[in-house]
Amino acid sequence: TNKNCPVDKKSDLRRVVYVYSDDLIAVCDQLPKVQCRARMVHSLISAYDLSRCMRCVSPRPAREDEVTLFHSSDYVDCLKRLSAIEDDEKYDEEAEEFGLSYDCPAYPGVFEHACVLAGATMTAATCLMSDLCDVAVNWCGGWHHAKRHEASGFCYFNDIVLGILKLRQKYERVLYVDLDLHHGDGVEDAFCATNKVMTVSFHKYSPGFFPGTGRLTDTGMGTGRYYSVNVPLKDGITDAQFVSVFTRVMELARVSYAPGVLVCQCGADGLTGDPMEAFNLTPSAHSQCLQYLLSWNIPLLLVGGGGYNFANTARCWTVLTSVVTGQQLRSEIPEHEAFTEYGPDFELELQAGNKINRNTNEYIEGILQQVKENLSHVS
Ligand SMILES: CN(c1ccc(C(=O)NO)cc1)S(=O)(=O)c1ccc(-c2ccccn2)s1
Ligand SMILES: [Zn+2]
Repeated sequence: TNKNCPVDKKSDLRRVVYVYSDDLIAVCDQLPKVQCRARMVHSLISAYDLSRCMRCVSPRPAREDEVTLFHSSDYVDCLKRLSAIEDDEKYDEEAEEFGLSYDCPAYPGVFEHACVLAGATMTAATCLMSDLCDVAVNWCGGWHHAKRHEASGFCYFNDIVLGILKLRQKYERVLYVDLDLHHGDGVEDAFCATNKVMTVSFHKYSPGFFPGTGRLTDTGMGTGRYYSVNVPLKDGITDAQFVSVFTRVMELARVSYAPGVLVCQCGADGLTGDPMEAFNLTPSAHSQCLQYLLSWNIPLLLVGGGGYNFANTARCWTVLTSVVTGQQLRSEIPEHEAFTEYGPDFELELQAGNKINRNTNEYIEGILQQVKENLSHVS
C-alpha cells in the first residue's frame, strides 16, 4: 500500500501492483538461462525500499484449461509428461517436435514452473482489469518466444499472450510493445491475423541472429495486416537513438490505433555489458521509453524478459520500478544480500557502451518512413 511512501512532487501517485511471492521467485530462479536472476531483481527493489510504494499481490499458477487458451493440448500434454520424468537422460523424439530440447530442456517440474510463470502475468492482467491499479508489474514474466505448439528461446508458455487474452476480455484494443534485444516472435505470431492486438517490436535484426524474424516488411496478414510493426535495428545503437526511434514509432502507433491498454516487455539483454554484446543501451533508455508510455495515462502491464548480465538487469528493472512508483533513487547501490554483485562501481547507473553504431541516421529515417506508410493503413 502507499502508506509512508514519499512521492516526489512531479508525478501523481500511480497505483502500482507488484506481482510477487517467494514461490514465484524460486521458480523463476530455476529457469536454466536466468538462474538466480529473479532473486537479485527482487532484492535490489527491496533494498531501495520500493515495495512500500506498491501493492504486493501473490500470484496463482495458471490452470491447464487457461494455458490451453493459447497453447495446443498436444504441446501441454508433452510438457506435462516430460516434466514428470525424474531421470533427464532419457532422450525423447516427441520432445524434439515441441521444441523441448537444447535451449528449452524439459527438466523435472518444468510444467508446474511454466504454469506459475504464466499465472503471474495473468494475475497482473486481472489486477489491471479489476481497476485495482494503473500499472501492474511482473519481472518474472516476458517469455515472448513461446509458440502455440512449441517451446522456443528459453520460453515454455507464452505468459504475455495469455495475459493479453485476459486483457482482451475488457479492452477492445491492446497495444503490445517489446523492448527486448530479440524479436517478440511468439506474441507477434499469436496476433498477426487480428487487428484487436497491435504488436510493436524493437530488436536486433541481423543474418543468423535469433530468432531471425521481425523484418521491417513483416506487417501481419488478413485483418491483422499493418497491425504488426517491426523495427529491425543493428548493433551499437545508443540510448538517444533508441529513445528517438521508440517515441516516434510509438506516437504513430498511439495516434493510429488509440489502444485501451498497453503491455510492455522490458527485456534487458540490449544493455551494455550483456553477454549478447549487441546494443550500447543503459537503463536510462528504457526509463525514458517507459516515461513516454506512462504519459499516455492508460493502464499498463510491465513484464521482464531477456537479460543475461544479472546485475545490470536488476539495475534496469529497479529503475523502471522507481519510474512507475515516482521514486528518486540514490546512485549508491544500498547494502543488501547481493551487494558484491554490483562492483566495481557499486552504482545504479551504467556507462554507455562504445561498440561501433551500425545504425546510420539514414537507416533509421528509412525505417520511420516505412512504419509511417504502414500505419497510414490503420484506421
Ligand atoms: C536460443 N537463443 C536465444 C534465444 C532467446 C534469447 C532471448 O533472450 N530472447 O529474448 C537469447 C538467445 S540463441 O541461439 O541465440 C543462444 C543460446 C545461447 C546463447 C548464449 C549463451 C551465452 C552467451 C551468449 N549467448 S545465444
Ligand atoms: Zn532477448
